Formats: sequence, C-alpha cells, structure tokens
Amino acid sequence: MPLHYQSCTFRYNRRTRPVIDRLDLRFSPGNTVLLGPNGAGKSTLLALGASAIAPQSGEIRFGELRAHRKSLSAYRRKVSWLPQRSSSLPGLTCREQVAYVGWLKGMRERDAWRATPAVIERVGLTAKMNDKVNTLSGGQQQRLAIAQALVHGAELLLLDEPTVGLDPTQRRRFHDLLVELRGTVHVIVSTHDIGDLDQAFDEVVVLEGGVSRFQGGVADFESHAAPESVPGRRLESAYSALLGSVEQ
Ligand SMILES: Nc1ncnc2c1ncn2[C@@H]1O[C@H](COP(=O)(O)OP(=O)(O)OP(=O)(O)O)[C@@H](O)[C@H]1O
Repeated sequence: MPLHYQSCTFRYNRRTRPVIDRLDLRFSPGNTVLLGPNGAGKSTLLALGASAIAPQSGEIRFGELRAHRKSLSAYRRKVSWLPQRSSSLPGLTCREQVAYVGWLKGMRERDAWRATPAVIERVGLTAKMNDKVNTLSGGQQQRLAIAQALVHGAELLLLDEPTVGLDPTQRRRFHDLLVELRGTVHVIVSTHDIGDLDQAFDEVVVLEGGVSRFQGGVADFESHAAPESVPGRRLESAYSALLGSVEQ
C-alpha cells in the first residue's frame, strides 16, 4: 500500500515558516531512500508518517487508513518508526525487548513472546537472542529494531538515519537486510549515505526546504550526474546537481 501525504503542512511553531510545506507526496510500495540536506525536513516527514506528530493541514494515509483519530491505532500497527534517537529499556534481553514492543503494539503477551524468535532469526541475531540489548553493537541494535517492527506485522518501516555510526561492513549488512525484506515489508529510509544506494532501493526522493525536489527510480536519479563524474561518484554528483539546479 502507498503512503500518501496530501497537501501536508507542518510547522513546529506558529511564528516560524513551515518545515513541511503543502507537500503532496506518494511513496509507492518498495524500498525508498529519502535524501536531503541538513534541516530539509526528512525527520519531520518520517515523524508525520509515523503519526508521532500531526500536520496542521492536509492528511496522511497508508492505503485507505488515515493517520487520524479513529483509525490511529490501526494505522500505527501497520506503520513502524525507528527515530534517530531511540532507546531500549535497560536490562532487557533481545527477545524480551522485541516481545515487549509487540505487546505495546497490541499483541497478546504470549503471542508476542512466541513470535519473537522467528523475527530475530530474520535479522540474523538468533545467537544474541538471550543477550542484553545494551551489549549489542550499533549495527546489531539497528537490526534488532527491524525485528521489533516485524514482530507485530508492520507493513511499512520508517527508518530515520539507521546507518549513522555504522562501519562499512555493518552498513552493507544492513542494506542486505533491506534487500532480503523486499516484498514482505515496505521501507522508507532517510540517510546522508548516498554511496551505496543502488542495491537496496527502488526509489529515491530528495527533499529540500520541506518540498520534494525529485522522485524517481535510482537509474533516473543517477542520470542527473555530471557526464564527467567518475563511476562510484555518480550518485553524489546526481545529488549535487539536483540540489544545485534548484538553487540557481
Ligand atoms: N522539535 C523541534 N522544534 C522546533 N524546530 C524543529 C524541531 N525539530 C526540527 N526542527 C526544525 O525543523 C527543520 C527540519 O528539521 P528535520 O530534523 O526534520 O530535518 P532533517 O532533514 O531530518 O535534518 P538532518 O539531516 O540534519 O537530520 C529544521 O530547521 C529544524 O531546526
């Protein structure tokens, strides 16, 4: 199902300009990467999509479900969000943490507990299942966060800069996981890492000043690269060209 922002405006403060400005954007099913400079509004867009904050005007839908009042809890079961700064409860094991999130999302305690090993296995953390969450590496914690979203059957994951601080191997591993999840769950990832998008993502969205500057496939995005750009730097070149062309 698509995630649809319809004419959305959001400002943190009545006196400041909107961070998201009459945005019409439809994220198709698949893996989408959300790019944009610092302050572009990416985290705000994901927080709106997660219904953690609400737009002052416009509306957000996941398929037919509105992120609003009556349908809010149903919406939140389908859409899972991993904010930039998320925390786990101290002292919990990986299994307890994942089961706890399933329970928070409305699963029965016993069902959440039983469903946990399978999702922990999907993210490659079976060997860590009974270890304390705070003993995991950064990359392992990000994968565990995906397990938390999968346990209650979320259909869309909103991941805010999940690869920050990960070394290249962990980052690759994280992208491999996104590839493996294709077809099961849709993912929107905000990131500043544009070096290795091509394998894991179907679509690119570039946000700047709260409006969408580009939306299209990875090949279409790359076609904006300067002709002289070297292979391996073409995605960066395309990104600069797209934002640069707006500033003229
Ligand atoms: N809680 C808040 N209160 C007031 N202003 C905020 C708040 N959170 C973000 N902003 C402002 O909203 C704008 C967009 O911020 P946002 O974090 O959504 O951008 P971003 O694209 O995710 O940036 P980055 O890439 O640096 O994480 C910025 O000008 C920021 O200062």
